[in-house]
Amino acid sequence: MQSQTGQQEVKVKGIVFKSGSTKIAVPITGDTTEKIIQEAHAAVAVKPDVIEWRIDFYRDVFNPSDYLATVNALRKILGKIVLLTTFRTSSEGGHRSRKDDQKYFSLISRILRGRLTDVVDIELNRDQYQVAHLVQLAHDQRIAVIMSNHEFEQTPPEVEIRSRLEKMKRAGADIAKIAVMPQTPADVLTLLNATYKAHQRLKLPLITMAMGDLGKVTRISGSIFGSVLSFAAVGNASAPGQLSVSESRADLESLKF
Ligand SMILES: O=C1C[C@@](O)(C(=O)O)C[C@@H](O)[C@@H]1O
Repeated sequence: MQSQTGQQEVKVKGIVFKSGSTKIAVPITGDTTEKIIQEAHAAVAVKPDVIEWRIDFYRDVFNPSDYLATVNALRKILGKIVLLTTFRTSSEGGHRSRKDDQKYFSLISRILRGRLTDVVDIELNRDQYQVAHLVQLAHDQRIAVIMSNHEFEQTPPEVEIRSRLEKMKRAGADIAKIAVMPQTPADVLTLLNATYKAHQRLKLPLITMAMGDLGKVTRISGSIFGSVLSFAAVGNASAPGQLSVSESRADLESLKF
């Protein structure tokens, strides 16, 4: 990572995350090492900027030696592609419940101490003391932090979305991310308005999206409203509304100005 918290751009392994050039991330959601490796090969073939390893799907995530073997194999396949490591809890649309919280914190600490990732996802709505500890640890290790929040049922009001993004900045995020579920086209506009205003005021790279089919436009309009990364699928989507990598790339390019 080549920037301090609170900067307008973040550079990781030569990839610059900044508004105006939305990058593409492909999630990997395999539950076994074999499937993870297969998905990694398929993902690398489409040349994304980032590969997100969704470790909440990985069966042996809490076994240190299995984890190490898998992450080492993965990193060899990824080469220069940025590795984002994400453990998504079930309350935010992931596969592990909060009863694993303590294990989660020691797992992420171990990943950070071992420098086993380039970027880490940390959920905003976790124990604030632990979150602060993980952010500090990540920064000591020069690992960039994406702080995240997900609303799988609804779209909060614009002021609420902006206030959560601000809270992430205060908590030390290098990049602030929010995903919401729109029920109406007006919800999509709410997300885009919040993104644009936060982008103007916060001076921090943002990742935002409205999920589902209704929200697809938000995954390709990042260069207009200020979202720096779009998640796109190769095979299994990790969230509703994700486009394929080729669709995302073509659409992002055609909307660039
Ligand atoms: O936070 C996000 C965004 C996401 O939920 C999406 O809507 O594309 C997909 C997740 O894998 C990722 O961690």
